[in-house]
Amino acid sequence: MTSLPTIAILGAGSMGGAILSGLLQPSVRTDGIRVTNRTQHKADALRSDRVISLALDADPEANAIAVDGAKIVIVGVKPAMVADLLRELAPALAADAIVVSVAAGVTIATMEAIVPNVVVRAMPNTPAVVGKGVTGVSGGSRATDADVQLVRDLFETVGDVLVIPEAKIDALSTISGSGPAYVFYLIEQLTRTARGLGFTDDEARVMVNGTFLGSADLLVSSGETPRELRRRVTSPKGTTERAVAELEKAHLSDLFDRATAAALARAKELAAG
Ligand SMILES: NC(=O)C1=CN([C@@H]2O[C@H](COP(=O)(O)OP(=O)(O)OC[C@H]3O[C@@H](n4cnc5c(N)ncnc54)[C@H](O)[C@@H]3O)[C@@H](O)[C@H]2O)C=CC1
Ligand SMILES: O=C(O)[C@@H]1CCC=N1
Repeated sequence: MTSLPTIAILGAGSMGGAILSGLLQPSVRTDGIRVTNRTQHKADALRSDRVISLALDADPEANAIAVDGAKIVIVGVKPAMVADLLRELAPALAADAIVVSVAAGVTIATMEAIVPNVVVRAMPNTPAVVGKGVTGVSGGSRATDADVQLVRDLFETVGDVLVIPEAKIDALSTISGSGPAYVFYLIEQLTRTARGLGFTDDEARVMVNGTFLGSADLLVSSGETPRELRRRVTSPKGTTERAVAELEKAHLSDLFDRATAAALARAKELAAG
């Protein structure tokens, strides 16, 4: 049983909502959960007997109400909005509240310059919705080991956590933060190819989704390296060998280097504001 203090999630969209789903598991006890959104419609969908859910369009003070007495304040809005939101909220934050930002790019120094609180950066990913997320966590200059541990406990409700220096968090984001998009993109492409080979949507889904899920399970349960597992599929002089040769000709590994470099450059732009 994980026991957590009162938590406010400001901006419970894709990511904030995923974190909320972890907090709502029966194995997690909290002293209270408050969430905010821009619109009443979204706020209504998240409200329950365990969740106080407030909308800015119904109450412009929604964020200030949500953080009142909260020990952990998760900032889940878009990066460009983080500084303004923190400026607005600084007077309402409890002195012992830990501000946890999941925003891409926005640095701890930027946030520490706005609020006097402990600040922690976290970079989760969307498989958190099914409890299989990966989250990078970096403590700011005011964070104690106990503060970082508390944030770690929180994100462990939705998967694995890596505590890393802030200097590496944008890089982590290019792998695990954005990573689900790369995987889904590959799934989309292989599905399109299957359709082109004459399979129905349903058949393509069974083949492609089943192959990704089965391969991921095999990787985890066998404890083998992906290279070895790939070798076992690739019969010498067989069909896979020819297919992989085509992928190598397209320099797939260089493509990933370029894609992650582009994501890293964008994180620096977001940091600059
Ligand atoms: N989507 C992802 O996979 C990941 C996103 N992030 C970060 O999470 C943050 C949010 O991204 P998403 O969840 O994808 O966006 P989103 O658009 O799904 O969610 C943003 C939410 O903020 C709400 N909002 C807007 N202004 C607000 C305000 N002033 N006060 C309270 N709520 C407000 C919106 O109603 C919306 O529900 C970003 O900073 C992003 O960098 C981090 C890791 C992964
Ligand atoms: O695309 C983004 O900016 C966010 C950060 C990592 C995943 N989604």
